[in-house]
Amino acid sequence: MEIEAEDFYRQLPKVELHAHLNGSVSFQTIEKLSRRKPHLNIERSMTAIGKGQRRSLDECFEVFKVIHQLVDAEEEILMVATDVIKEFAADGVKYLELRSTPREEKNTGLTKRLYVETILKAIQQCKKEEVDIDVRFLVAIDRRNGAEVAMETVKLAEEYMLSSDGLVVGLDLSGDPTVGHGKDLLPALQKAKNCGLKLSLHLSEVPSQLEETDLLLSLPPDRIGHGTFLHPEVGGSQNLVDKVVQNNIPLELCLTSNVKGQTVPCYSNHHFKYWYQLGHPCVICTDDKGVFSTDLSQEYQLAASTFSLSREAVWTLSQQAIDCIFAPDAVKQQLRQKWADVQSQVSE
Ligand SMILES: CC(C)=CCNc1ncnc2c1ncn2[C@@H]1O[C@H](COP(=O)(O)O)[C@@H](O)[C@H]1O
Repeated sequence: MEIEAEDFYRQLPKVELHAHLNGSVSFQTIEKLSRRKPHLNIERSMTAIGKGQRRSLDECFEVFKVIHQLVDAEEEILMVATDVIKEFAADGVKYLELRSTPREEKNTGLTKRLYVETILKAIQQCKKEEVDIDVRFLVAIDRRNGAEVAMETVKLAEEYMLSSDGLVVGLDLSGDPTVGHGKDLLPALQKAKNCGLKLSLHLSEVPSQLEETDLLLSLPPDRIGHGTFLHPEVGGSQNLVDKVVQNNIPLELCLTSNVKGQTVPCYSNHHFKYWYQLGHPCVICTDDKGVFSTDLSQEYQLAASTFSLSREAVWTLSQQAIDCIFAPDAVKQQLRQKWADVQSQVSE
């Protein structure tokens, strides 16, 4: 007998490669944080976008400002990172690459180093508690902060890549895509690549970034976040598509995020369809599971129902995501074994 859809997607072993820590905070954790800071008068609509709701990109970025007010001390970062890791594990995620922008908060004594170390501590604590998930960390550059901060962030990421026993694996470029230009960040990104950090770059998340995308693709990055406006049908170009395909750069695709943030008009128009039909590596991700009120099981289910994917195709999709992780090949082998074990249990 075929298992119920919800159980199938929950039990499906999954890889999450695009999760911003402060966008992934669940409602339950927001409630805990709000109780610590009642003066902020946090209401649900200030930190999450509910079912059927949509917001402009600007409004979405305002949400992060509210969450950052709630999460601005060491204890809070530890709580948020631990909760987020356990929630992903409960959702059947077996390998997670979390990303977050190191922040300094004078009022609470938070430094960028302490910020990174606290996230690494949360990862180690979960490991000690034998939470069934392998977690790695990408240090994020917020493009709003410009070239100098980007270079400092790369140095910090390099330092922790060398000292974190393999937990820090790469760098993320994110932040409001309408602010700043990637050309200013190119030296920092080039340096990151030269020192062995893997690069996941938000590219073409909004239209009008053709020139920037073309420039940053020359690095080339190891993965692309969103890539919503790369292909010619939506104002991109065949030249950009060719570069992505020739370099075999996987795309991290976040359906709910793009629809709720209104960069994609509806699920059936999502660019997953274009890239999946090309046979190009696509990884289904959540982006900000707290802000967009979703989880990875729901995202897989949504992709399957929108694009009529069979369960076998869904299984293949989740398995192929293993090829796109930034951790070393030995980890990929362990994950492939894990997938095989689950598959044999399911078919027994
Ligand atoms: C607004 C919207 C539609 C969001 C989805 N797309 C995104 N695009 C670019 N950067 C993002 C996105 N979601 C989260 N981020 C980045 O992640 C940060 C929050 O997580 P963190 O503080 O780095 O731990 C945000 O401030 C922003 O810099």
